[in-house]
Amino acid sequence: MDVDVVVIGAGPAGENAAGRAVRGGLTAAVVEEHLAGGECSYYACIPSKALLRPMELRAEVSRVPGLSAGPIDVEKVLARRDEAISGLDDSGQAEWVGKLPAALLRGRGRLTGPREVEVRAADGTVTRLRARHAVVLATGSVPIVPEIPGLAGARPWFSRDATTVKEVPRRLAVLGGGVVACEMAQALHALGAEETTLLVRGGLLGKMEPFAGESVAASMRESGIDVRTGAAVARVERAAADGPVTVHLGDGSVLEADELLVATGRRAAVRDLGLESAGLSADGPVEVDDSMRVPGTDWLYAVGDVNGRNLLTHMGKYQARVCGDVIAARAAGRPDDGPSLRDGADGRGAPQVVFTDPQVAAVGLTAEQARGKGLDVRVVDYDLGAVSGAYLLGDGYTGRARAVVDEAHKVLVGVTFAGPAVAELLHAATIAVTAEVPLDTLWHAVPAFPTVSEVWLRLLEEYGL
Ligand SMILES: Cc1cc2nc3c(=O)[nH]c(=O)nc-3n(C[C@H](O)[C@H](O)[C@H](O)COP(=O)(O)OP(=O)(O)OC[C@H]3O[C@@H](n4cnc5c(N)ncnc54)[C@H](O)[C@@H]3O)c2cc1C
Ligand SMILES: NC(=O)c1ccc[n+]([C@@H]2O[C@H](COP(=O)([O-])OP(=O)(O)OC[C@H]3O[C@@H](n4cnc5c(N)ncnc54)[C@H](O)[C@@H]3O)[C@@H](O)[C@H]2O)c1
Repeated sequence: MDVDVVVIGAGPAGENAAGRAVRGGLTAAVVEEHLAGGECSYYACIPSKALLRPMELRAEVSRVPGLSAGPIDVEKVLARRDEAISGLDDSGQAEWVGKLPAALLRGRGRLTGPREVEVRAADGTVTRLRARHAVVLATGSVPIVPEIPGLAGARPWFSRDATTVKEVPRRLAVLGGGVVACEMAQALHALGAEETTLLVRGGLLGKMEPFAGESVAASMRESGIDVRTGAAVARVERAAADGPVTVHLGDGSVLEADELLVATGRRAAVRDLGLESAGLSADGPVEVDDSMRVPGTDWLYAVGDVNGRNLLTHMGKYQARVCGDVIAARAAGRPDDGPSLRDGADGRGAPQVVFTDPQVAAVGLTAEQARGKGLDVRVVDYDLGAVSGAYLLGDGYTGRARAVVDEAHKVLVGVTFAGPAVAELLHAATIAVTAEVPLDTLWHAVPAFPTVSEVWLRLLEEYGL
């Protein structure tokens, strides 16, 4: 079968790359071995946020005198999660791909040579595709399994097991201190994992401003989660198939749990993808230039988690828009270097919300990263709880905001908020950082009273405006 563009992987990045290429006048085929919609729709963003919402709302309600939240009905929460992931049925997404229109081929895709992809279906049938213009790799990522003696044989949980949980374990151990570990430890603790223990090598949310992880750790401890920083796991065992898992820690202590969730990062999904046939190393991530093309080729592109830039759905979709548009422009012989045809966002530090209690919302560089880049940095902090809008959200609202200012240009290069309901503050920060809005101009963007957004005014006043 000949087609203009072949996309391997129908996750959010792959679907959008195909969509933009078709919008640009090309034909496309999308190859998917599991579910159209990818990790995000069925096992990651959507189910995790559905599981976190009751915890968030309960915390909100508990801060407002005169209101009380009853106990969480776990069965109903799990049922809503199942509805949110369409019961792992991808017919809706498959229909969406069909309507682009693009062909959806079920099976495992593999590069076999320049512009050539082989698709092996579950029944062994092989289809060969030839791309006239481009092949886009959008295969996502898979969990990293740390080399800990006994771990593989102890049937550990990975993120999919946690997000599609049917029966919440009473005793849960979580290895890792990143986003998955923090979100799922809090969600499952709220849903019945009474004894939840977080085993963290360093601090929590280590890629963000230190106060973000510190405030999440404090909130977790207050809710009864046992947060152990500086913890090392020496060995793991599960003696009986239906028995508990035993975690032997580096300090000689032992922890017993019903399940052990391993959340120690993800790596590009490139196993058996045929990268060697394109002259590339078989290991990921698949590095790309800012048009999302693999250097040294004029036909191979990679978007989303597989290129390792920022493992976030919205960034994968952004890269996919760039990629699909660039492929269409190049195929038509149009200029391919317009401003929307290059990835200008990933390198700045992607916007991200961690849906913990408190939430963490950040964009751009941390103060340390900015200094590391040699910038003349000034850090401005403000107590979010001192903003009227935050006070009105509930008693005992605590939070913190940080702006990282590039003093040479008087613009923001990074902003971080940690506090309840800060997610929606993030896009204003993203605009300020991306558009490099001068602080003197930002001063005239007046936040409405009484909203939490007034923190923008306070940060600028604190800076000296
Ligand atoms: C628990 C969890 C929660 C998350 N929450 C958020 C969040 O709230 N917000 C956010 O922005 N990000 C979140 N993420 C990250 C987000 O899920 C990923 O960044 C996103 O799914 C990446 O999209 P993608 O299209 O690159 O890959 P994926 O979504 O992984 O899709 C890749 C697709 O390719 C298919 N595939 C792989 N190899 C082949 C092959 N050889 N042939 C055919 N098909 C193949 C797979 O079956 C899959 O459908 C979360 C991640 C996890 C683990
Ligand atoms: N809300 C969101 O935006 C969201 C939610 C979940 C996941 N994600 C994305 O998914 C990706 C994967 O998340 P993640 O939490 O698995 O990865 P991560 O990179 O955020 O965190 C990995 C954690 O594991 C620890 N770790 C690594 N190796 C270890 C080892 N051998 N022993 C002990 N600890 C070890 C690290 O120190 C770190 O704390 C991230 O890039 C994240 O951005 C995003």
